[in-house]
Amino acid sequence: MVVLSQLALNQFINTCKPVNTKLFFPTIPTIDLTNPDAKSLIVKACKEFGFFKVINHGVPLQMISQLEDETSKFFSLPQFIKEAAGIPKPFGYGNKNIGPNGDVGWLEYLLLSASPEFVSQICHSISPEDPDVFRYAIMNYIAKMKKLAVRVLEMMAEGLNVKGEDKNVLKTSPLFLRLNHYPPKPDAFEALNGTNLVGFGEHTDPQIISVLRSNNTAGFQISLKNGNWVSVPPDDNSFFILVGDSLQVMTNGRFKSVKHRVFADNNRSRISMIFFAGPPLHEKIAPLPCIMQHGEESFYEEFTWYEYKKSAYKSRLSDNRLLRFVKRDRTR
Ligand SMILES: C=C1C[C@]23C[C@@]1(O)CC[C@H]2[C@@]12CC[C@H](O)[C@@](C)(C(=O)O1)[C@H]2[C@@H]3C(=O)O
Ligand SMILES: O=C(O)CCC(=O)C(=O)O
Ligand SMILES: [Fe+2]
Repeated sequence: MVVLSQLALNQFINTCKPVNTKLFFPTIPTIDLTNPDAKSLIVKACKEFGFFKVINHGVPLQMISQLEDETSKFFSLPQFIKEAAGIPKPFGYGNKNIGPNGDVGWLEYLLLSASPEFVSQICHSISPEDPDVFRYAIMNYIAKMKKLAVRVLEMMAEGLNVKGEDKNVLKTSPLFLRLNHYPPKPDAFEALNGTNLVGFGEHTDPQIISVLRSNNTAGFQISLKNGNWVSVPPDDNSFFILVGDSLQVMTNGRFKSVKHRVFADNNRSRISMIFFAGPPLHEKIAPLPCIMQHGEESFYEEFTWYEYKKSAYKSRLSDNRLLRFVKRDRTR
């Protein structure tokens, strides 16, 4: 990562708020995917937190650590090689700048579209002589994440009594993978007792669901319904599922998209790998008809993912991106 000027450090200091990082999240819903009650437990967790952890997920740990190793190798390459991936518009290598509207964080990242052509092209740009190791690790991981996302969505659908084709939401979906590296807090921050360094500022994910996995470094937090922030203990053998804004709309607000953020750790680097599954570009994002009760009205204006994304890319990270689509006189 590039060394920061005093000016850039001050910019980060301004974004930092002291918070009680000792607050752990003791009751994190943990869903064993092989448990016969998993479907209803998932629905409960999505209503309460928009967030849960999955175990017995069937993704080989060796495949996960292979991508983590390749990701660490990528982030330890010289800056000019990482930059060969191109600036994130939206896909590519980014360093501290998040999105197009001035958000910053103490991280660097590689944001990838899941298409094999795109991954191949970016791996060739980074490593023209030997693109295949990273490419295989990425493509294998994406294939597993897609399966896991579909499985979890099907369980959600069954838990909500959704029948038939409504379940098949990812068939033509845009899929992304984001690899994040949060270096430890720099020494300059040690002097500022109790000050957190924002790695990734608070936000909700716009997509249907996100599947997050990180190494064993703390820093990830979610916001509860009452607005309190709680730290989520890391677990490198499990995945965390996050409800995105689109799923909130598809369930007419029954599920809540979860606000989350990341703080840099004092001593250790955090590597996270997060897979996003969004709705098809030109599909209407609206409550699934079969979950609506008799006479129930949508809380949202109808819009397509294309329209939502267009407006999302004009927003700041912490903005409530659904607000402009909420019907006037509705509050969910
Ligand atoms: C500030 C921004 C970054 C973001 C696009 C946006 O304009 C608003 C949403 C942001 C977010 C959050 C979740 C994902 O990390 C992400 C890839 C996404 O789909 O929406 C990022 C976007 C980004 O980093 O480009
Ligand atoms: O790195 C993490 O743990 C979370 C990252 C995240 O929220 C994102 O990439 O949207
Ligand atoms: Fe996120």
